[in-house]
Amino acid sequence: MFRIGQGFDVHAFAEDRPLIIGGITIPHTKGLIGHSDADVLLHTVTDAALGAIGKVDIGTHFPDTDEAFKDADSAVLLEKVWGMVKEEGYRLGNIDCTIIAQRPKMAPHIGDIRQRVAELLEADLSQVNVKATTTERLGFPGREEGIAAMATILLMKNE
Ligand SMILES: Nc1ccn([C@@H]2O[C@H](COP(=O)(O)O)[C@@H](O)[C@H]2O)c(=O)n1
Ligand SMILES: C[C@@]1(CO)OP(=O)(O)OP(=O)(O)OC[C@H]1O
Repeated sequence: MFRIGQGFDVHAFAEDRPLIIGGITIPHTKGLIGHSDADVLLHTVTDAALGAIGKVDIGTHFPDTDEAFKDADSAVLLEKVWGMVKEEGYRLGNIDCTIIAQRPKMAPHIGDIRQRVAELLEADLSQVNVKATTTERLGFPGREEGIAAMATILLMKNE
């Protein structure tokens, strides 16, 4: 049995914030703002996993009106959702992620991010792909107002 899910998220840049993407803190002049640590990639992965098991989205499970999730570590939120995935009997088939950012250059960090996503999804590195693209200076990522991320996930279970 297979289930497919997709995720998409955007967070705006703000001064004096760390830039955390895929659980990795990336040196940059500014970071992303959110109710949580604003890890745009882990939110996207979380939404993709929730979509695949038909459980709506991250904001439904972890509302941004709840003080409990203020400055939350997005890795912890993903771990909770991955527990739900496993309760349904699924494991990762594969996931493909795209980070949409004009800057910073993600290439030096892609290996670490991929490793962290694989750990969180209890999967082999070969099941996880992470890539980055600019928007050729067009739109909000191009103006460096924020970063977007997208992911497609395939879950599997033996039946
Ligand atoms: N923030 C980014 C964006 C892109 N890359 C890498 O550069 C390649 C070319 O990007 P284009 O948007 O011009 O197609 C892309 O394939 C990535 O390897 C990056 O490291 N960080
Ligand atoms: C993660 C949560 C909860 O802290 O907050 P944000 O960091 O604002 O992230 P978002 O992707 O807007 O939605 C999910 C939220 O409920």
